[in-house]
Amino acid sequence: MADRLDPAMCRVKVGKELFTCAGPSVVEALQSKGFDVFLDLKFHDIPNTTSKAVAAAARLGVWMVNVHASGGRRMMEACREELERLQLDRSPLLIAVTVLTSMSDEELLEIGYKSGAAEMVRHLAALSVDSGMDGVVCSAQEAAMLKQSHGINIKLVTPGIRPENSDVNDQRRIVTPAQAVQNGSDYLVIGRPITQAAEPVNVLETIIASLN
Ligand SMILES: O=C(O)c1cc(=O)[nH]c(=O)n1[C@@H]1O[C@H](COP(=O)(O)O)[C@@H](O)[C@H]1O
Repeated sequence: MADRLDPAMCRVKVGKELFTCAGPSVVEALQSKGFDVFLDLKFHDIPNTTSKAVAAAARLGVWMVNVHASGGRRMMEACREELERLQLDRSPLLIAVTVLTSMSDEELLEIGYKSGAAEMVRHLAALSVDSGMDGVVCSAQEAAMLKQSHGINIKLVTPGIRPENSDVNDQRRIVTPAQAVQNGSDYLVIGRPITQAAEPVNVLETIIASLN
């Protein structure tokens, strides 16, 4: 896939599946091809463990790294402090996942949340910004609301992107690429609609054209 894509067209994301198979060397290989890498390992642990994992990611030179906002304020603050201690020329964007885009309101109630996705995302995004995060992962359905409250203080990373008529798969809170940008998304995360396509580069080009 990396051989077919051009770093001028997109950044790339390395998630749990690829990282567990291939480890840090795949990150280094992608970077040596000129790609900015989003290391999507969604760290969620006690403050010490999470912040040390974020520091390890930063030392790999990744462009973006994420943790779960539900790890709490102390965990997120520890991650920010650990990054500052490293004093890197280029620190990764530190992003907190609010509510997974695969979760519906009904599923959130089932696991004991007292409100639906929009309210939980609003709450966790405010906590994330206050705890030193550069931005959050959310659905583009919540993007306009968050841009209105936080403006330039929040970067919005939005998975659950589905072009018109494409498979929803396991996602629940989906938005089309053009609508996501219109809602204020800064970075669209698009997996299967591109990776599972017969002609991934064509699909990516069509998506980019739809944004212009
Ligand atoms: O942090 C993420 O990247 C993430 C958060 C989230 O709430 N939802 C979500 O789908 N993701 C990731 O974004 C990607 C979406 O992939 P597709 O559903 O194939 O487009 C997957 O790699 C997920 O792990």
